[in-house]
This record gives sequence, structure tokens and C-alpha cells, in this order.
Amino acid sequence: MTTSRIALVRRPSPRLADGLVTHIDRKPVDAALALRQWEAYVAALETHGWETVEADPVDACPDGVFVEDTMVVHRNVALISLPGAESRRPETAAAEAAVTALGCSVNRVREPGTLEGGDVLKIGDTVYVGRGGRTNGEGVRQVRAAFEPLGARVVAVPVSKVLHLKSAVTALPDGTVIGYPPLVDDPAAFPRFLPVPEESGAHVVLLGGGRLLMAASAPRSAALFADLGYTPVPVDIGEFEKMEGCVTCLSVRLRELYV
Ligand SMILES: NC(=O)NCCC[C@H](N)C(=O)O
Repeated sequence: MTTSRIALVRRPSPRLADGLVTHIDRKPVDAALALRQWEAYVAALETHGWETVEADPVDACPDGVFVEDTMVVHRNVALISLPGAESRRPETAAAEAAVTALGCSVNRVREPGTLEGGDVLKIGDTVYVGRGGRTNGEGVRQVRAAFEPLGARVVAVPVSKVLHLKSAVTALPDGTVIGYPPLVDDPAAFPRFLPVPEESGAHVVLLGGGRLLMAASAPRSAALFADLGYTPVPVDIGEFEKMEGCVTCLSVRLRELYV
């Protein structure tokens, strides 16, 4: 197994403002600003050593930019989602084609299972799956069936206060789970839990070398991480936050491909 640093991304649809919002109030979205923010997000990944690969756009799907939700990748196997939100189901085919071209083996979630990639948090070989609004119990079972033979341990956790598990929690490079306590169903589900002071401070993408890609809207959480010896890399994703998105959901990180 060779370490890869490839991030799958998808440019935002001009119809972004028509996307789903579930737990927050709808606000006007500036599609042109969103595109500039997306370009800066991609540039930040590239600056920090990631090769970015674009899945074909799906402009008819307002939420297509949130490409993380289309799959879960463990080692070189991509489990293609069956999104719990029906409007998001047409997003998966082009994402599947992109990771197939990169050499991933592909498996698919099947009905009656539902799964969105934002509900899956991997920490080493432990795979936490949020059972909530978009991922059902059968979806969790299919994650287990796909990845436990590859050595993963799949742990189901409840998600009721936010859209996806990774809207509530992500993890630092040492495996400590971080979350904004009012939005975490059960912090005790995780062996080490660190509370952060802002909702968007709970979302980090591990860039490597202690660098944490995170939203510019969480400066106090960034200060906390800097105090712990990490290097925050802030990006403004304000237009995506209005659509209930976060830094994690704008890419799928492929770290363990045979390259
Ligand atoms: N993984 C994520 O956090 N995805 C964000 C998806 C936002 C989109 N508006 C949705 O409701 O599906």
C-alpha cells in the first residue's frame, strides 16, 4: 500500500442556492462567491501537497459540490453511497466514474440501505458511522459488510442534532475526536473527546504534518488547535456553510490508493 494524496472535488452548481437545508434556516447564497470560495478551497489543498481531481459536474444537482457524501473510501475500496436524500442520488454516478479511473475497487450501497459519506468518520481502522437522517441501519450494516473484511472495526453512533456525523465531530491527527458539545449526541461514544467552542470548529480536514484545513468562521477553535501544536489552515467557505456544508464535505480524500 502506497500513501497517496489525492482529493476528489466537484465544482459547485450554479443552482447551489436550491440545495437542501434541514437543521438551519435558508439564507440567500451568492453562486459567484461560492465558486470563488471553492477555487480557494481547492487551491489550499494543492498548496499543501494534494493533487485534486474533479468529478464531472452535475449542475442539475444543487448539492453536487458536497462530493464527500457520494462515497466512503477505505484503503482502495470505494463504497458508493445511496443518499438518504433522493434529490442527491443522481450525484453518485460521475463520482464513481472518477474514482474508478483512479484505480479504486467499487462496491455500492443497495436498497433498502441508505448512506451518505458525511456520516462516516474514519480514525485509523475504526470507522464510525452516524445513524441519523440520511444513513439508516441497513446502510451501517452494508458498511460493516464492505470494510470489516479489510480489517476495519465499524462503530455505529447516533446522530440526531445535525445533518451528518461529521457535521458534529471530526478528529485531530492523534485520534482525539473534536465536537461542539450542544450538537453531539453522545461524546462518550468516543474514547477521547475534546470540546471546541464553535460549531464549525468541529470540522477539520487533515492535510498532513499537523496542518488542519478548517473554516475561517471558527477562530477560537483554531486558536485552541494552535495551542495544542497544530497548524490551522483557514478557508472561507461561508456560502457553503449557509447550505449546511463544511470543509470535510467539499472533497473525498484518497490516502491509501495503489499509485
Ligand atoms: N457531508 C456534509 O456535511 N454534506 C453537506 C451536505 C449539505 C446539503 N445541503 C445537504 O443537505 O445534503
